[in-house]
Amino acid sequence: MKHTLEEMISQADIDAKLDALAAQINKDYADVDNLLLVGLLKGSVVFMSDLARRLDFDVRMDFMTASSYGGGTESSGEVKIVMDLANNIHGRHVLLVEDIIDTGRTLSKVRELLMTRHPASIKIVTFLDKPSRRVVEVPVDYVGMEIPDEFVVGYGLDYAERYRQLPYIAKVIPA
Ligand SMILES: O=P(O)(O)OC[C@H]1O[C@H](OP(=O)(O)OP(=O)(O)O)[C@H](O)[C@@H]1O
Ligand code: HPA
Ligand SMILES: [Mg+2]
Repeated sequence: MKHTLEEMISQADIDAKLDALAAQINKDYADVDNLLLVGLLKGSVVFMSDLARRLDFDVRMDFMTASSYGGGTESSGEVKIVMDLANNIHGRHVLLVEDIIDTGRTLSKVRELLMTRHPASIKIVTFLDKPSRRVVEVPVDYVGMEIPDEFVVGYGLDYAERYRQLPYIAKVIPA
């Protein structure tokens, strides 16, 4: 699809949101040992690395791949676990890290799966949330920003694997 990009969230706004999110997480996990950050590949990598560097305690990291979007802007509705965690999460405090929650299908599926492994706790942080698109409810603990129903790219988010490297968030405008 021919398209153009229009900046929606600047780098400065992203930084301010990161600071606020990290401050809250630092406070909430001050007494927790051994927090495990679980990032969903590939979209969460940029956000997770920025967030982790703002945390003032030691964390571990692991990653999972769950895919439903393929190359387009519409979720297929079927969420596949393409790559599982390397670590056993039994008894661990888990913070699931996402770039965006749209229909909620991805996180709902991943959360359900991880719950069967009996973590000590499981919470969710997402940088972006599109609440108007929700199909499946998911309990979200930390949200950077709510956005309207626009397909966005940058800061880890892709359109057909492009634009993940942009340091700002832009909306995709069909030409
Ligand atoms: O709430 P949902 O409707 O499930 O959509 C959100 C998910 O979709 C995107 O992942 P995608 O499957 O495109 O993989 P990617 O992270 O590699 O881009 C995004 O990174 C979230 O994981
Ligand atoms: O707006 C979006 N942009 C990129 N990937 C996505 N996955 C769900 N929603 C989006
Ligand atoms: Mg994607």
